[in-house]
Amino acid sequence: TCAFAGQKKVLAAYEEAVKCGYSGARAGRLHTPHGVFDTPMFMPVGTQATVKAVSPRELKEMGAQIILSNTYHLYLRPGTELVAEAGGLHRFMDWDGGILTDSGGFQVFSLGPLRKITEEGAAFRSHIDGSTQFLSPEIAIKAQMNLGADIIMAFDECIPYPAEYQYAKLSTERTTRWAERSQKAHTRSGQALFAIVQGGMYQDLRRVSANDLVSLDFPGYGIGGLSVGEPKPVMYEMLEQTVPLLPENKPRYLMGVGTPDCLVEAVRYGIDMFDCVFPTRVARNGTAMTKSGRLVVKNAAYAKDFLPIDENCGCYACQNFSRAYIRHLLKADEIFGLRLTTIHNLYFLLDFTKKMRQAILEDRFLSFREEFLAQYCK
Ligand SMILES: CNc1nc2c(CCNCc3ccccc3)c3nc(N)[nH]c(=O)c3cc2[nH]1
Ligand SMILES: [Zn+2]
Repeated sequence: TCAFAGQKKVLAAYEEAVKCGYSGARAGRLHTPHGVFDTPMFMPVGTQATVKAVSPRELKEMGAQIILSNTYHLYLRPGTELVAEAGGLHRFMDWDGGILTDSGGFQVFSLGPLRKITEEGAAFRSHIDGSTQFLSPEIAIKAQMNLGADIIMAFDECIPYPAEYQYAKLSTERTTRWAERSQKAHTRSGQALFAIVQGGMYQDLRRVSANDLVSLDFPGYGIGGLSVGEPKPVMYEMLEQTVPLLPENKPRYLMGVGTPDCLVEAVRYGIDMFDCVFPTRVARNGTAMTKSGRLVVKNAAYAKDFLPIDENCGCYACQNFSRAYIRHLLKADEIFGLRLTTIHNLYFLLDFTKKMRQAILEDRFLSFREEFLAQYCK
């Protein structure tokens, strides 16, 4: 059905095609041992068992539901057995909401100078002390069971972009075998193991990867190998090929995405969960996210701007402080400046996904998307 049926203004033919594309957007609820959470959802990233510059209390206050942590980093330091002895990641970092850990697949390939990948797993040099390390599906799953996250990810290879068809094919087939090994190694009940769809930027490999992983029957699916430098239209095309093959009644997690425009497009294709280092990373160099795009609050233009970053924003920074004050702190290298921009950016994305959920529930998502993209891409 055309979700724009009953739309008052008559849209031009080409817009008609775009606007009446079937929307796969959905609002769901994700059940975990640490609570039931609303989707679509943005998950703040806390690489080393902390979301940089903000406390668990502030995360709770801004509406964070599930946060991410990283097996690769915690495996190298402080070690996942130590975290297990501390009572697990929730206890260690005092977070009683949901936690999802990535398997380390992506970090091995993107952080440490990669040594080599074999059927067994990936050998690499630690980015901390240069020591030779090794991760396999069995090691990555054991590490994640030690950490005790509510949702853990299968060990995979994130295929670099661009990649030859033959390499993408062999790597995707190996990731599927690694997913099966991850499943066999996963013996902790109450903890959900998600598989990760690969396939590079090749439609047929994406479909094979999705179908193979669906037949292995996982409780949820990550969509990997995207947001790795490919043009956005290519990412959307891979989503269009992949998402419809995944079970409607299971969550879909688009890994490493992203900016609000990507989020609203991905939700339209039926994605439920997102993670991205962007809001916390750009905050640290003084960039704030707004519905009209980025605002570099560190710029001289804001030296005497006594308005908040966004006067319609309900976050702690916008409710209490001006652009001039935050700019002053950033220029003076005051830690509080980083904290305020980080709080704003996380709040912005958390609130944005809440607004998308509301729009879906009120059956007005496509017009929400249209209005947002008109304003944001300006
Ligand atoms: C930015 N673009 C992007 N990110 C990707 C990731 C990592 C997602 N973020 C996880 C994280 C967790 C804690 C701290 C920091 C990051 C992927 N992870 C896996 N396992 N496989 C992927 O294909 C894959 C593809 C990605 N593309
Ligand atoms: Zn704000």
